[in-house]
Amino acid sequence: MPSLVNMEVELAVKGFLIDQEKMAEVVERMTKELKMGLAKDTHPRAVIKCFVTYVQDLPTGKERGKYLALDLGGTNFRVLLVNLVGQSDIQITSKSYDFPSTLMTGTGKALFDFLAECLAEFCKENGLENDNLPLGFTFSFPLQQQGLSKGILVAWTKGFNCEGVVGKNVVQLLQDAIERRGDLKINTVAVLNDTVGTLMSCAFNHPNCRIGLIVGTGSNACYVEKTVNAECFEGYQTSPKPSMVINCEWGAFGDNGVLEFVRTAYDKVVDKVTPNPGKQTFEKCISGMYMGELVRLVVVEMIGKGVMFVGDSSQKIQQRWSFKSSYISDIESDGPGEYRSCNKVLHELGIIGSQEADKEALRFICEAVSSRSAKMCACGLVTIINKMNINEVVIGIDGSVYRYHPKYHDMLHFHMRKLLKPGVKFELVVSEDGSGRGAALVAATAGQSKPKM
Ligand SMILES: Nc1ncnc2c1ncn2[C@@H]1O[C@H](COP(=O)(O)OP(=O)(O)OP(=O)(O)O)[C@@H](O)[C@H]1O
Repeated sequence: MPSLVNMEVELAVKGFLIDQEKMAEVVERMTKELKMGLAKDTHPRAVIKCFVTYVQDLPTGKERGKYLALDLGGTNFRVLLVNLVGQSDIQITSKSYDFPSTLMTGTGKALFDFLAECLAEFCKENGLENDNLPLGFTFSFPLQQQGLSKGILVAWTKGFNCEGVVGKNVVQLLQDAIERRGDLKINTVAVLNDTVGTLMSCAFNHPNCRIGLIVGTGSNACYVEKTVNAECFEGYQTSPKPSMVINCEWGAFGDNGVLEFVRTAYDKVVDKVTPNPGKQTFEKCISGMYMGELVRLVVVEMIGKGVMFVGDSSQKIQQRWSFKSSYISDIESDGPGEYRSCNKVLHELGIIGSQEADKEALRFICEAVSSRSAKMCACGLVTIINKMNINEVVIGIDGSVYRYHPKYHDMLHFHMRKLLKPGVKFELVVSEDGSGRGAALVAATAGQSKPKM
């Protein structure tokens, strides 16, 4: 442990330092919950829902054509036109729209009218109003799907809470909003989670890809299961297709209390100030929406105890959510004994005149939170790989935490290696634009009937 770090700080972050034994216990508990989600009789009371996605075909690399995609599910909202020209030639035109935060907690009607308005604007700008292109809707919230283009919202997550949407088919709500406008011809052929888009996008170039993972605003994973095990799919015993992509919705793992042995007091404080207290327990230990706030809570406690930033009167860090998760990546990207990025972060927070010991302590806290996140993710992936009982797999990954944290990939790899049976080969691959080209690929494979996996 770094000598410059105060004992109080070491004590405060102790709860984030999960050992191998605890990780193995997380895998064991998660395996049980995952199986409960898959099985028909236990599904209704399972916390990891393992939703059937109705995606049964992975891409072959031969899909072609033009598709529209909508991407809603985190910090950005995007409309995309995806032209699958060739396996190494995918042309994407996209536009991100400023998403007023008031829409996140307003009415469902206002939300879907906004999506339709952006879609209409995009189609007009690109001359697509009358093309009736197939659209893949990446909607990254827990959906109980009843078909490829029918998904009932189970609950809002990641700070969203729009009235009148839970329990409804979101494709219908989108289609209604499009019809209210009357100026567009759109054919929504698929609704999917971003994990599925990530899997599809990666599988287009990596035929061995069987898992899609997101570590962004939220965290979730999907994987390719044998259709006969997807008991909640009405055709699980009769389907001619051998595989079914399962959207785990693993963020809810722990909502029944089974993760209390690894949660810290800080996790409980963060949970209380979210719009969904008691929900998404696993996600709140992992994802970008919460990591920064966890670091901030430890720092504020240390300031209160007079162990960090003594004499500094900056108030910004006292404000909820003021410590961005991207700061963690910045701070951990400095080399040993170097504080260039850390100084920038401190400057942004208005903290001046800090000591080297403060910066070391801050880095130590960031490392504790980010390594806990990577460890929990490793536990989740190992649970899935064990369940699949395969010896070789590619995992397609997206999300800013995975992409931009300087050590996340290495930490994830390291802990997976330690937890997996010897001999199991795996590769962690950044998946490009799952929500866009992945959505187009789901839309494309939806139009085909031959089994492809
Ligand atoms: N450099 C970074 N390092 C770590 N976290 C980051 C970084 N940049 C952004 N984040 C965090 O990542 C989250 C955004 O993730 P991402 O860009 O993958 O978008 P998203 O599509 O909204 O996520 P999701 O797919 O979970 O809905 C935010 O919570 C943000 O705090």
